[in-house]
Order: sequence, then C-alpha cells, then structure tokens
Amino acid sequence: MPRLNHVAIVVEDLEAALPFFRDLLGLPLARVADAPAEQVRVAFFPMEGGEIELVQPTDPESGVAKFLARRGPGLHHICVEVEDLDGTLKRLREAGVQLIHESPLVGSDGTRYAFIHPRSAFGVLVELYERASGA
Ligand SMILES: CC[C@H](C(=O)O)C(=O)SCCNC(=O)CCNC(=O)[C@H](O)C(C)(C)COP(=O)(O)OP(=O)(O)OC[C@H]1O[C@@H](n2cnc3c(N)ncnc32)[C@H](O)[C@@H]1OP(=O)(O)O
Ligand SMILES: [Co+2]
Repeated sequence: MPRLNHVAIVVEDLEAALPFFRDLLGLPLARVADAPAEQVRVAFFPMEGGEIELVQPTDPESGVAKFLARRGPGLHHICVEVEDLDGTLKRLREAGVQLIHESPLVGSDGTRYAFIHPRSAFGVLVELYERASGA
C-alpha cells in the first residue's frame, strides 16, 4: 500500500508555531532541525498514517520564502513514499513530468528524496521519499 510520509505547512516562525501543534493539539514533537541544503528549518510531528512537517524558510531568496511572501502561511507540499526513487524519477521524466531535482538528494538522516514541480502536479508541490528497505 502506498504511504503518505508527511504533509508540510510553511510558517513564518517555527518557534512561534510549535505551541499550537505541540501543546494545544497535543501532537508529539519528534525533531526540529536545520536543513541548510533546502534553506529551511523544519519540525516533525509523527502521527498515525503520516507526519506533519512545519517548514520555516531561512533564506529570503528561497522558493519557500517566495511562497510565504506571495501566499502566506499554509499547506506547502505533500510527501509520498516510493520504493524505487530512481525508477520513479525515470518513469516521471519519460512521461514529461517537470522534476525539480534530476537525481535524488540525500537528507541528513540518509533519506533519498526529490521534488516534482507543482506545474506538473496539478498545483501541488510533491516530494518523494524513498522508503527504507524493509520498512
Ligand atoms: C529535506 C527535505 C525536507 C523534508 O521533508 O525532509 C523538506 O521538505 S524541505 C522543504 C523545502 N524545500 C523545497 O520546497 C524544495 C522544492 N521547492 C522548490 O524547489 C521551490 O520552492 C519551487 C521550485 C517549488 C518554487 O520556487 P520558485 O518560486 O523559485 O520556482 P519557479 O519560478 O520555478 O515556480 C514558481 C511557481 O510555482 C508555484 N509554487 C511555488 N511553490 C509552490 C508550492 N509549494 N505549492 C504550489 N505551487 C507552488 C508558484 O506559485 C509559481 O506559480 P506560477 O503559476 O508559475 O506563478
Ligand atoms: Co517535506
């Protein structure tokens, strides 16, 4: 069964957003980390069926900062798990889908990931995570 890994929400100030999700909604905060390669700071709240990711831009020139300036805080991307990221990207490329990353990137925890441009995904930014083998 395909899995939704996370839904991401862009915020102006991560620290200011944490109390709503952690204290008022009661969601467990798993981790807060800088992702310098993506020019963001992120927080993850694991839930049954997928996580919520909060994303704060750390560079005013980044795509995330531009999104925030144009649209304000709100839903930013969804992340779907795939078993074979290279094969999935190849299939998407061959179908004419606009990829943001031609080849997978590697997150600080070793997760391989890539993004599909919202122009090719019905207005939604889609992130793909490669599911760890055996997960
Ligand atoms: C380690 C990863 C971490 C994790 O999950 O573990 C993360 O999730 S990090 C999250 C932050 N990283 C990213 O978002 C990387 C992918 N995003 C980008 O590369 C850019 O933000 C991009 C290309 C989506 C937009 O950047 P930019 O505005 O410079 O690009 P374009 O001029 O090519 O496109 C502008 C066009 O796209 C629309 N847009 C932008 N962001 C979104 C969005 N999140 N959802 C829907 N649409 C979006 C924007 O409105 C423009 O539309 P247009 O109709 O052309 O005016
Ligand atoms: Co994400």
